[in-house]
Amino acid sequence: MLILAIDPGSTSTKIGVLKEGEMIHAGMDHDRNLIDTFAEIHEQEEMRFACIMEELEKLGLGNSRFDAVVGRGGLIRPVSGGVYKVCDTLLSDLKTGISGSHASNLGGILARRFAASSNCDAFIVDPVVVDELDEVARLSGLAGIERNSIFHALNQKAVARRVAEDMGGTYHEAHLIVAHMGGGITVGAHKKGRVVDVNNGLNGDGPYAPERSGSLPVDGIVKALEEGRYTTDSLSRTVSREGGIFSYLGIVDVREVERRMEEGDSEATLAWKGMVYQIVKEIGSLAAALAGEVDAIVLTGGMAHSTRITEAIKEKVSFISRVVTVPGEFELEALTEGALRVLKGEEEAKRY
Ligand SMILES: Nc1ncnc2c1ncn2[C@@H]1O[C@H](COP(=O)(O)OP(=O)(O)OP(=O)(O)O)[C@@H](O)[C@H]1O
Ligand SMILES: CCCC(=O)O
Repeated sequence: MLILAIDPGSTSTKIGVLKEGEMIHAGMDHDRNLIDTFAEIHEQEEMRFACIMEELEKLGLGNSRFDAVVGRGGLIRPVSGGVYKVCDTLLSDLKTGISGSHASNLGGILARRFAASSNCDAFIVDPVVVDELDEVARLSGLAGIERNSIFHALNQKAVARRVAEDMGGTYHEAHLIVAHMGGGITVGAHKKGRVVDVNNGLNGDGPYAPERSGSLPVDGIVKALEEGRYTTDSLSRTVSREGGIFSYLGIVDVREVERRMEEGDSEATLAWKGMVYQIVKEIGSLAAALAGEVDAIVLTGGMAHSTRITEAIKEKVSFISRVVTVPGEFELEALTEGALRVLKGEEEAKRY
């Protein structure tokens, strides 16, 4: 079996090729300034396509015929977790950004394009709109405005499965709190295989992150709009791309933040502490939502490589449960594993 997995991030395109049971990783980072030249995410398709072709050629796989191509799924309509075939409707929803703009919208678009040349199926797995929220978690506090589920579903579920199995159980029995800490931060309550509550990491909900604002006081937003400091468009962009650490320090790389802290930079220290404080509060609130029944708290994503961060979080939340760190992400593995389950007939691809 030869499976291509495509994982477009905000500033990177990662690919994985599953070849005779072995996973090959490749990909590249894109300059933030280059990404900023594209007004819409779907306009990056050609640039990302060329990058993937280049990577495949470097691996000697430029002319390969794949058995399946699978991409990280984006902001389509809310769905339950699983593997979905990229049908025409799904493709069109990714292209128009029916639920908004996110780099992962390109995953299914590019998967379909590569699948066409191999004459095989294209899939997405656990897209960012996986919605398994409990009814009560949907209430925002204002009729007509609902909380919604937009999070790192692919990595959160992949890591949660691994941790549950490592603890000798299954994902469908476990109660876990998973904090994915990357460019965005989402913290989910996984209750017996369902993510019953999670912050919408993209649109102003939850802890602030390297480039996202997280929850904001409503009166501050109203005032900023009234004073013309933002338009609705520029506010949406700021909240999702230029909020959080970036808004305080003008950088998004947490390694650089920590380097500045070591030099005694008090602004960097405060911005870092504020982020950790908000992550800890989010974990605590989900522990209460799970009535304290938490088998483990899992810290994952790029920032989980920082022991300074993971230790600071552990110090505050260890009273709730054991803390397991799984640095980085397993999105490419989760994508190929999903496609493989379908190809082997172990799981049926869902219809969108
Ligand atoms: N060793 C490290 N120490 C501290 N921070 C790190 C380390 N390695 C990566 N990071 C930080 O992790 C963040 C990126 O994480 P990740 O790679 O998960 O993000 P992404 O894939 O771009 O976005 P997302 O995970 O939100 O989809 C950056 O802020 C980066 O500085
Ligand atoms: C995956 C949705 C949240 C984010 O990108 O931060």
